[in-house]
Amino acid sequence: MSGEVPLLRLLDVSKRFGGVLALRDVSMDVGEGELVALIGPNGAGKSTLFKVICGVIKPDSGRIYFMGRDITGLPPERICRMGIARTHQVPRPFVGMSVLENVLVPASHARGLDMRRAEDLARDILRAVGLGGKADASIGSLTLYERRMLEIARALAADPRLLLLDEPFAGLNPEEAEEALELVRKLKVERRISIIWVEHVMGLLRRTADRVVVLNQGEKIADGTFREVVHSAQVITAYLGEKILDDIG
Ligand SMILES: Nc1ncnc2c1ncn2[C@@H]1O[C@H](COP(=O)(O)OP(=O)(O)OP(=O)(O)O)[C@@H](O)[C@H]1O
Repeated sequence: MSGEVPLLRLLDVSKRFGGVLALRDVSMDVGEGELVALIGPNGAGKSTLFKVICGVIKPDSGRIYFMGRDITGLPPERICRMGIARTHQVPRPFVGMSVLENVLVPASHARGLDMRRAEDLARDILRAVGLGGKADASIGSLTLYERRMLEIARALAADPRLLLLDEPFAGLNPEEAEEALELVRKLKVERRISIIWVEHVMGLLRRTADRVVVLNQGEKIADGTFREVVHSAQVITAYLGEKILDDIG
């Protein structure tokens, strides 16, 4: 990315919670159309990183740039309207609403569309994630797979340029995960969305991620292709161990 402005740039971002340094001078770039896997053991700072990017928490120091603009400390709604959306580990649908309404609300809110255009868009997004036939279904009737797809649909409704996926496949069986992965790949290519993806199923991400960033105790300890990261002795001893080597093969 030499010379060009990355879609997202973090510069020396730190965040402390009491005695815990959740992020320690983290710098990283995400380019246009890139899929970056974010990995690290429990408590490494992955969720905190998502929160500071989305504006849910403010970093103590460091700057965050999106499309060349400094977004550090901006309120989450503003950051969302600028084009950053996220999914949550535990899907957060509006349970009293239908599947369609769940996508319609963020579509009209984030994009400022009237209801008719928001509905067209919401139906289009539901088709794109394979929920076209479920528009009128209640949230309670959805399978886990469908709930996870709805969570992605709700994030897409805001028309993001950057999508933050927090373990979007947790609890899915291998066939479902494979299907969901295909869908995310398609979204990335067809909608030209950049993605940061927190995931523990490394085998899946190996084939999909352009780059891997590894956090450990709030610190970025590796940033490169899967092969480069796996061969980093520091990463192997700090976190990845035998298991990831087996997974990556
Ligand atoms: N609101 C908070 N108040 C106090 N400490 C926090 C808060 N949020 C996170 N932490 C601490 O900051 C560190 C990083 O947590 P974070 O949730 O970002 O890690 P993570 O990599 O997402 O972990 P996991 O894989 O378990 O979700 C942990 O030590 C955690 O206990």
